[in-house]
Amino acid sequence: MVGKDEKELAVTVSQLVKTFNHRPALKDVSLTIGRGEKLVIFGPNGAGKTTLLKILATLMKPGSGTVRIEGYSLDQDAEQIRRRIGVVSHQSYLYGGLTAFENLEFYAKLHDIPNPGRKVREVVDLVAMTPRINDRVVTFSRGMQQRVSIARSLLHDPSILLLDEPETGLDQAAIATVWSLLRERGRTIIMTTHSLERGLEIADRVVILNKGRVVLESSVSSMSLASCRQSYFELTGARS
Ligand SMILES: Nc1ncnc2c1ncn2[C@@H]1O[C@H](COP(=O)(O)OP(=O)(O)OP(=O)(O)O)[C@@H](O)[C@H]1O
Repeated sequence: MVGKDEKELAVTVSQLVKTFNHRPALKDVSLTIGRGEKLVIFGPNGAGKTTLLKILATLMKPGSGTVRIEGYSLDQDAEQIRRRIGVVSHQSYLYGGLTAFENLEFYAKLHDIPNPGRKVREVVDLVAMTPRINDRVVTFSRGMQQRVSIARSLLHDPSILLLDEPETGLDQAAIATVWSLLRERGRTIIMTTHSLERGLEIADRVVILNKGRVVLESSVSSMSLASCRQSYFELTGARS
């Protein structure tokens, strides 16, 4: 059941804890993300960013705590949640021996998308990969594979995108293309990146994670790149 307050919220994370071999990766993380909001998560290596995104993406179970996505519980309604999220992670989930078209058609069919071929061509065009649509993925550069992964995440028109360092491998032109896609209104975005500058271009709100804890949560309107950088270095102990 979707509660009334949850209509406005895309994601509610409460007291999330995740431990690997007795080592805490997330310590009591709580966050709410409004529908259509763009939240960017910064943090040094090992801060827990990927762990948090994997849990939200239903790819990993939390140790304790709760997550609700558009009112659905991660515990009980993972299938409903998967229909609503698009995920770009460190793994491409693409089959090297298949072409871009064949890969995406496979996923489109999994999602029961009507007229899958047309939808595939549409998302491939969005990431400017049409000239290579019939080439096997194994022949693609890292950046080209990333573009196809981004296309995959958009196939089922998800209302929420979970993006773990989506700029990985992308050249400047591709970053500009993808960023303009991400800035489109309506979609909720939760993204991690190591680039404070690029993150701030998209974010409505930023979170800094350090050692598994949220150490800063701030709206972007009250934050310049310089102040974000200063807070980041002060709060994480990272060197500039
Ligand atoms: N599958 C796993 N098994 C054991 N430890 C893990 C596993 N996944 C993550 N960790 C540990 O959890 C902590 C958080 O890792 P995580 O990958 O979430 O960090 P991150 O903020 O995404 O880092 P990066 O910026 O390097 O991608 C790290 O100490 C990491 O070693």
